[in-house]
Order: sequence, then structure tokens, then C-alpha cells
Amino acid sequence: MNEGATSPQQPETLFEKVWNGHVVKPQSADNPAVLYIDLHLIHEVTSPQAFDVLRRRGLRLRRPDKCLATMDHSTPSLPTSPSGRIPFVDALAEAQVAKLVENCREFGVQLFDLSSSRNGIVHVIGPELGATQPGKTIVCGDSHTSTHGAFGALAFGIGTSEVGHVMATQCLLQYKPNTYAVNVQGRLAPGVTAKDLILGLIGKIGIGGGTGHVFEYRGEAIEALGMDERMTVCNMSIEAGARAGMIAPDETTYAYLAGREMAPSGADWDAALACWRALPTDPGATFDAEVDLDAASLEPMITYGTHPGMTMPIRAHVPNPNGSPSEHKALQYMGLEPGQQLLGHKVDVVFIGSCTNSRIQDLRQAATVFKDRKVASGMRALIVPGSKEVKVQAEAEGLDRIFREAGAEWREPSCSMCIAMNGDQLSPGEYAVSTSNRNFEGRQGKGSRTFLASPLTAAATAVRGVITDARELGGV
Ligand SMILES: CC(C)[C@H](C(=O)O)[C@@H](O)C(=O)O
Ligand code: SF4
Repeated sequence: MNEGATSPQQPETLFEKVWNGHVVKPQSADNPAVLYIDLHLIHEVTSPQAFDVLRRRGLRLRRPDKCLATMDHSTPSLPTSPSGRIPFVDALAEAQVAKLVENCREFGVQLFDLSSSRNGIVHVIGPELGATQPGKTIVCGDSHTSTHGAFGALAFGIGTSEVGHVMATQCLLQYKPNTYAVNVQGRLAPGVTAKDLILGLIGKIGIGGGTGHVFEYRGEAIEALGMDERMTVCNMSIEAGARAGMIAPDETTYAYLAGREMAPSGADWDAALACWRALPTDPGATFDAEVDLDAASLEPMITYGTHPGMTMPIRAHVPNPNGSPSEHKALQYMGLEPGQQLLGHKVDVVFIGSCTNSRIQDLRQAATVFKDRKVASGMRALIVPGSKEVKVQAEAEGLDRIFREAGAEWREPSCSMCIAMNGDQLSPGEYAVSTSNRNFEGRQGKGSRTFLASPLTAAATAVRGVITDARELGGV
């Protein structure tokens, strides 16, 4: 090429910019691309076998400084006793956590254990620490790694064998996914939240709608969301089958990151900012697929079945399975009839937490409902902050007092009842309104029946004892 000749630059999407910037070896007809990974997040459930493989093969971590570990799935939400005893649900959970401590020590990985003020759910603490940044490639042996895409990172879950590959090489073999624009025009109405937006999308395109694609959420409604809400949206990308979900970084992103422990500072910040500002999708760039969503017409959403695509506006009636055996089976499992309204349906437990909805903004919203109200008699309400930092912040704002005075349980950070492998779970047949992201059969305990919804809906249901549209209570 001639010196100084300018080749016309192809317009690129946010995803393409991040992908292209990390390709070590391009994809060929027979082989996936080799992709460089900037940040590897690790938790106790999907890392033990990977560490074992490394140990067996006499390998070390290629870049221990690019790894961060936390414990969250098997950790109890009940506090550690003054004598230091952690109330693990069983010996298996305890051993899994002990193994992570041992592995991180042996391989030199920074670990935020239960005694750390930085402990919490992996997808809550990465952003809080400022480790999650625009333009990075981020992986974790966990499907909800898509959460971090809210910062304009390319972030996705990987399997345990891939966890081992990244540990050993800091690279990953990946086929390039397709791009998918999710255009969300207009503004959400009062009482309609980011959770309703993402449930609305999954309801529209289905749980396989995003397969093979990376979403880019765009449009006025997305730009208006704060970072906590953007994370809620990106978190559930995987529930629509997408590989990842991304949102272009903007002033909201930069304001969130500025001053965070692991975010760049001084001249490094200025340099990073200059790179980040170049990331948003270029005008004229095209996507492989596209869907439009009108934010203003969205209602608070709730699931009625056993996957997150079985979702409907909270005031709607349970749809007829129309001959679909799986939908019929789902309604049977849920104990619901076609045509029935969910409003007024009795619920046993309300769970506010998980990597979808356990951040400070979620707790503030829930507190607006709990304030000066009581949890209905016979109802259990569990409020589980996503991290120590969220807990401290909530307590500084007096939110814990509001929850406790209402009669809700205020717990320690944990995945808690989202996955029921830590002692928090429903009894067989019990119903929960849960702010988590999965309503599969048995997800919250054997025989558990889950309605996924927003923190506002969950809190309103807690105070009424039955499924409630929070807008009926006023003031939200
Ligand atoms: C334990 C982990 C592998 C799992 C995941 O990948 O998502 C969990 O976090 C979940 O939410 O089901
Ligand atoms: S909170 Fe739930 S969805 Fe999120 S990482 Fe934990 S178990 Fe998975």
C-alpha cells in the first residue's frame, strides 16, 4: 500500500471493533479464531476441574494478573458467626469453597473470599471494582457473564474446559458470532423497569431468538438507563439464547467507572477514555439481524411458565398452550390454567437478589415499596444484596432498616435463592416471585415454582401476599 494512502474504513459495529481488536489468529474455514482475553473471572463452581487439569499437566496460569476470583454460588446468605464459623448448607459446599481458596493460593489468583469487603456475586463485583471496562474481552465459567456487556465489553460465559484453556493461554478458541441490533425506542413508563424490558424482549423473540448472535441494545430507552439497569438487561441476553449482549459506552458508563479501584486513573484514564469513545457502532454499520421494541408500550412483565420466554404483561391472562406439549406441561408444573390472571395469585416467598437484580438501584426501588408497609402474614421475603459493597451502601442509606421494619430478611451477599445450592430454597410446590433470571423446574429447590419479575413487582407482592402490580400501590 502507498504511504499515506487512505483506504476507506468499513463502518463497524461495537462488537466488531472489540472482536477485531482481540483476534490473535483469524478464523479459517476449519478453525475458530484465537481470541485474546483481557479479564477472566473465576468462581468456585466451574473452576476446580480446570485447576486440576493445570496441576496434572504441570502448567501455571499464563496471566494470573488477568484473573479475579470470588465465591458466591455455594456461600450461605446467613452471616459468619462471631467465632468465624460459616454456616454452609453441607460439606460439599464447604469443600468447594475451600478448594477455591487452595487453588487461588497455589496459582496466585486474587480472591475475594467471604472475609473480604469486596466479596459478592461475580457479575456484581467485576463492575464495582472497575475491572469491567469498555472494549475488554471478559469471560467466566458462568452463563451470565453477559452482564458485563453493559459497559461495552464483549463478555460471555465459557465451559469448564475452556476455563482451563484461558487459564493456560489467556486465549480462547471462538467462532465469530453474528450481530443483532435490539432497538429500543421511546421511554419506559413509570413503574416499568429494565427487568420488564428484557423480559419483554425474551417474550417477543423467544429463548432461542438470539442464538449465534451478540445483541447490541441501542436506542433512547437504553441510553436513558443507569448502569445498574443496563446490567439487568445485558444479564439476561443469554436467556434469549444470545452469546452476549452489549451496550455502547457513554457518559453514564464513564461516570460509573471514574475513580473505581481497578479503573485506570490519571493519564491512563485519559488514554482509556479516548479509546472507549471510539467504540460505539459507526453510522452506516449493518447488523445481521434486528428487532424493534417500543419501550413506552411495555408493561411490568411476569413469567408464567418454566422458562424465561414464557412471559406476559402482569395484567394479562395465562395464554393457551395451543397444542404445545411443552407449554402444557409447564402450566401443569406451575399449577396454572390457561386464561387465568396471575394478579392475586397466592405466593409463599419473595426473593429479591441475584446477578440480575441485587444492585443498589434494585434495592432502592424495592425500598420505595416496603417503606411504611409490612410483609403480608404468612409470606417470607428474602432480600440478598449482590455484594458487600451493595450491602454497605444500602445500610448507609437506611434501606436495610426499611426492609427489616417491614418484616423482610436482610441477608449477606450470595447467589442465594437464585440457584438453591447454598441453603436458600423453596419447599416443593411453593411459589416464589423472584427477581432472578431462571424459572426452570426445580431451579429454586425441588418442586419449586418461580415467577420471574422486577424488584418493584416482587416487593409489591411481598406486601400484599399475592401477585401485585406495583403501580396499584401508588408512589412507585
Ligand atoms: C453455576 C453456573 C455454571 C451457572 C451458570 O453458568 O449460569 C449458574 O450461575 C446459573 O445461573 O445457572
Ligand atoms: S446469581 Fe444466579 S444467575 Fe447469577 S451467577 Fe449466581 S446462580 Fe448464576
